[in-house]
Amino acid sequence: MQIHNLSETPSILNTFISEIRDKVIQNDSMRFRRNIERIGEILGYELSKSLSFEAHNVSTPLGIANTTMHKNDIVLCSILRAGVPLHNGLLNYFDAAENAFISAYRQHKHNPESFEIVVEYLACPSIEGKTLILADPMLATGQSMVATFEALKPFGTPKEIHLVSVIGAQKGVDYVAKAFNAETHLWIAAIDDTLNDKGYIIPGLGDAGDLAFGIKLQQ
Ligand SMILES: O=P(O)(O)OC[C@H]1O[C@H](OP(=O)(O)OP(=O)(O)O)[C@H](O)[C@@H]1O
Ligand SMILES: O=c1cc[nH]c(=O)[nH]1
Ligand SMILES: [Mg+2]
Repeated sequence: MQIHNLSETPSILNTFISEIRDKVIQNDSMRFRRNIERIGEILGYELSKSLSFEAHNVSTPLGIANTTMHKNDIVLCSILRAGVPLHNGLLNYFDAAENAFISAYRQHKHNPESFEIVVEYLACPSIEGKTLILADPMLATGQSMVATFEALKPFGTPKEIHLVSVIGAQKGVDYVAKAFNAETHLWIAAIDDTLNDKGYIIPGLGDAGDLAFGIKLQQ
C-alpha cells in the first residue's frame, strides 16, 4: 500500500486538522463538519494527481485550449456516520462520481474494550473495473475499512483502490496495509502514534461521528 501522509508538508491543512482536534473548537459541530469536508477536498485534490489523464481539447470563444482530463470511473464509498462530511468534500471535486454508502459501526460486547464491526446498510453500484475511493475520517484499528471492503466484494473488482482518511493510528495503517494490495493508495491527513484500550486514536480528536452529528444511544 502506498501511503500519502499529507502532514509531511506543512500547509493550510494544519489549520483545519488543529481545529477538528481542538477540544473547544470541535464542539461547534457545523465547523467540525465543514472542516472534515474541506479536508476531504484537499485529500481529493492530492488523490486526483494519481488518476489517469488523457488529451482533451476545449473550445473557447476565441480558440482551442489543449489540456488533459482524468478518465477514471470513480465510485465514492463512505462509511456512515462520520464518513458523510468527508464524502461531501470528495464529491465537491469528483462531480461525476457514482456513490456508495455503508453502515459499519462498532458494536460493543460486554466491555468497551471489545467490539465487533457490524455492517448492515449497503447501497452500492457495480465497482467492476472502476476506481474505488473508500472514505472514513478515522482509521483506528482499521477493522471498519477492511470489513467494508469485504462487504463490497460482491459488487465487483475495482481497477484501483484509494483509501481516504483524516486521522489514523499507526496500528490501523499497518492493519489495512496487510489487507490491501501494493497498488492501493492511502491518502491521509495525519497519523497518530497510539490507540487507547477502547480503540480510540490518541491524541486523535474523540468520536468523529458524535462530533459531526451528536451522541448516539449505544445499541
Ligand atoms: O478503524 P476502526 O477501529 O474500525 O474505527 C474507525 C471507525 O470507528 C468510528 O465509527 P463509529 O462506530 O464510532 O460510528 P460513527 O461514525 O457513527 O460514530 C469511526 O467513525 C470509524 O468509522
Ligand atoms: O479515535 C477514534 C477512533 C474511532 N472512531 C472515532 O470516531 N474516533
Ligand atoms: Mg463514533
